[in-house]
Amino acid sequence: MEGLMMDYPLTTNTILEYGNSVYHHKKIISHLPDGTRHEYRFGDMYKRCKRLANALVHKLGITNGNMVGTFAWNHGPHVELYYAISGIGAVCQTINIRLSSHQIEYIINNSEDKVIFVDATLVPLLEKIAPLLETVEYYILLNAPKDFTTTLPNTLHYEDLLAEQSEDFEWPKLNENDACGMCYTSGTTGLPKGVLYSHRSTFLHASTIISPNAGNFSNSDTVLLIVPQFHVMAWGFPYLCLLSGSNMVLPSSHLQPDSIIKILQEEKVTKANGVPTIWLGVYHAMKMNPPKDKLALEEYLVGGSALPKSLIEGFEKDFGIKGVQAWGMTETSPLGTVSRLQPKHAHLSASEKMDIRAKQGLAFPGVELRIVMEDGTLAPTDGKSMGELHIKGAWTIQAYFKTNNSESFTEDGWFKTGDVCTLDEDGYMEIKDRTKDLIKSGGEWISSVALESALMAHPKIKEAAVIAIPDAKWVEKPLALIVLVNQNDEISDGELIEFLSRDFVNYQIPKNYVYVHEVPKTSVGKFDKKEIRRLFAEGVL
Ligand SMILES: Nc1ncnc2c1ncn2[C@@H]1O[C@H](COP(=O)(O)OP(=O)(O)OP(=O)(O)O)[C@@H](O)[C@H]1O
Repeated sequence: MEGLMMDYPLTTNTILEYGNSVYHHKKIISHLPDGTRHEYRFGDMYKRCKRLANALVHKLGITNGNMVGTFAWNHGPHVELYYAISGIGAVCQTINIRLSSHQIEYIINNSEDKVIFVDATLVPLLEKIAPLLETVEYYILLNAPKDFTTTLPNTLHYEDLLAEQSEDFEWPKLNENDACGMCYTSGTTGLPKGVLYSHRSTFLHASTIISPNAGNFSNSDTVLLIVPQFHVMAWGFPYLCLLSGSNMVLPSSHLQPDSIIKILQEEKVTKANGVPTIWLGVYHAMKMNPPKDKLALEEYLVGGSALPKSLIEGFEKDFGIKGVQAWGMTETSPLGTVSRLQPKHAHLSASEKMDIRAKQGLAFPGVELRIVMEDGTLAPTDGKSMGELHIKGAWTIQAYFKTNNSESFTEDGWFKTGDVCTLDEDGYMEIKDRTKDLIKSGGEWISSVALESALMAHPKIKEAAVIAIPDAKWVEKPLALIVLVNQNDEISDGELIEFLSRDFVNYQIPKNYVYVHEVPKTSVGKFDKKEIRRLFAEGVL
């Protein structure tokens, strides 16, 4: 029709160009694997992206649609890879460094990576499987000393590659619906499955999350990306920081609570992301050893598993820092919902407000949710009726890469999440469990998520993970794994049963407790229920 808006493709190049033209002075700070700190500006990063684009095309022979893998920590060069690879029309495929060798080999062969950019400290993991990698032509070493030696074939140093290229590069015109990135699911339920992100979905996801109703990012913020860049593109943060003009802080390698607190202090971080286990660790470390000066941290955005209500309360009361819960999946780019209060909630009591914030929250604009009950009908929006969460939206998967998983999609185009949830009349979604983690005892469902949150509200408990175990009479019953804040504390099963009886009826309360030093975690730091079930089945627990 005549007189319509311009056809302006929403690509990652438009994000990069915007970040460079408006926010070229903003900082990217990397805490590198060797412990050193590196700081440069969006404008410097932009120029290096152009050099990298030249190298990809002219030196490494990458063309439109090729897959290029990254096997790296969080740092500036990894951000450059996000932009330059997708900028030339190829696909940036981030590989989860914490998966098993077998899974990593599967992912690289399945995606047909032509080149892999690998951090020097991670090279040994690839050396083991390199002879099995069928498509890889080059390995490019990141953060490697000049005299670095490896058995990987066809290696080049990243900095050498950039040094020999010019900063002149014109981005090709791209189709916004083409792929720009790919991540695999964590494979907790089988082999990892590839999820392709388009330029358009990436742009819309990042630009929507910035808004005050969502992630609330602005050009006054300094953002710490705790979520690894190999996990769902660090939740889209490397994109949203350029769009919002937020300084970006990128920590490499295994993060411990004390090192996170140090970075929060030194870099005056105002916003951060991460899974709940990270924030549980940070909270208890801060309680044990309170920072002398108040942190600049205003909000931390949490997703990946349920944010316990007690943690939101504790952080806010003790340190004035706000926890914001979001929900998402690899298949949803990842963010699908976020929980924030609205002015209409102002009259509610503190505890009622906390109940809302502890829900997984409202769908982002551009995302639709529905709950389908066991009988196939839609659940009423009463905040009580449970069913499987279905999702549709501008950054939600339509099909897996090279895999026919028709059982994950409905005929009318919804993605079936496998999460058991409720929706209330205001649109707030609450997760009760993942389908595979629900406990069915005597014909009644028990929510492991609700039990975990309640247990973690006990002042002596740091972490609690609940699984179903077989029971002769009730078919299944809950078992709780408990990590104490202070390992020398005394706590009895009876005390915990009594504590839970305030919120749960008898049949829902676990009678079996196992006290451990650490709950097994997945490659992205969530409680690994599959592993806990295996340990129980083998009699280790
Ligand atoms: N805020 C949240 N509260 C509770 N659960 C959450 C939250 N955010 C995410 N989740 C859970 O995480 C799941 C998505 O996780 P992700 O995409 O990282 O895959 P995974 O579980 O690690 O691996 P796989 O899909 O291979 O099993 C969601 O389906 C949901 O069960």
